[in-house]
Amino acid sequence: MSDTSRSYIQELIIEELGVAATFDAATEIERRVGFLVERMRAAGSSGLVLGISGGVDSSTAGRLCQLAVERVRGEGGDARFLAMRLPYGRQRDEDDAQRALTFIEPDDTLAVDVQPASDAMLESVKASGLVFDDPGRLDFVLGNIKARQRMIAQYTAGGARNMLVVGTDHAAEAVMGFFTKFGDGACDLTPLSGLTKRRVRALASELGAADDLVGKVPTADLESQNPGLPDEEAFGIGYDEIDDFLEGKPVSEHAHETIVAAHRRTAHKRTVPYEVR
Ligand SMILES: Nc1ncnc2c1ncn2[C@@H]1O[C@H](COP(=O)(O)OP(=O)(O)OC[C@H]2O[C@@H]([n+]3cccc(C(=O)O)c3)[C@H](O)[C@@H]2O)[C@@H](O)[C@H]1O
Ligand SMILES: Nc1ncnc2c1ncn2[C@@H]1O[C@H](COP(=O)(O)OP(=O)(O)OP(=O)(O)O)[C@@H](O)[C@H]1O
Ligand SMILES: [Mg+2]
Repeated sequence: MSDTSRSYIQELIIEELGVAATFDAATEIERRVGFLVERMRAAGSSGLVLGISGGVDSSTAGRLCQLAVERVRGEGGDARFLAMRLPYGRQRDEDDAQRALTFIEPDDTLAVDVQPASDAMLESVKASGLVFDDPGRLDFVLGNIKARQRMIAQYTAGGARNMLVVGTDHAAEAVMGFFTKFGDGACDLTPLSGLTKRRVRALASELGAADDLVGKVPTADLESQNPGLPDEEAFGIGYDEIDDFLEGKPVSEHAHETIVAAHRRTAHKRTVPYEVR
């Protein structure tokens, strides 16, 4: 592929995902808190709900949510933020999740273990006669069940309290399609959309998160057989290269091909569901 075609594809993706040419962390915090306030008002909702894993994405989005509900209350309204711990059994890095909660200072916290429901669904499907020949495949599918059970838990709490469900999708995950369709990809509002991973970290830092939280190694942590598998190992390239690509900078041919292939392969997740025309 020629250099011109490569940059053209890069520009199309940057535009599709809404990555801005310039970035200022304080301005983005203000804009995104304002967005959450506006969406709560428009929906007539009583607040926001979000799962907090201990990773930098949910720490950042969680703090934005807390600031947004405090702004609504400061202006005479009534809104609360519900942070949900949603471990699958005992979480390996529970300490980080607790530190994230200390940073966010949410109004309310609930902890729901998603393991019983996740395991029960897998067992029921297996009992129907579905056979998994490959244990690796079974573990991967169970990982996506965990993400979907987290979605159900958040919508259950949101439904009970008239709250909107917040998602943590941003441009670096969106371009790679690195989320579970109708799992963590299912939500009402995405206050981090359009951000690269380093810009999410810049927001976290500007919001006052500790360095270890800001710099925490990203992991979906869904596979029991590969606990804490870094996203970058799953991608085969680094977030720095993905971020450079999304910020319009030159990247290696390997990185370019990997990103464009992932973007194409996962197009169905960013436009769901496909409709007959
Ligand atoms: N071309 C197409 N047109 C329409 N639909 C298509 C399709 N190809 C697959 N599909 C459907 O999509 C399904 C596959 O999508 P999906 O179920 O999402 O599954 P899949 O993309 O295979 O797996 C999810 C990936 O996202 C990662 N993840 C998940 C959650 C959180 C995070 C994180 O960063 O924290 C990362 C996870 O580690 C895994 O690598 C297929 O089973 C099929 O139903
Ligand atoms: N154990 C968990 N408890 C609560 N929520 C979770 C858990 N695991 C995942 N989630 C939810 O799913 C979202 C997607 O996970 P993802 O790993 O992309 O984000 P993160 O863990 O916040 O940050 P990072 O991508 O840097 O690991 C999280 O932001 C969070 O809202
Ligand atoms: Mg994570």
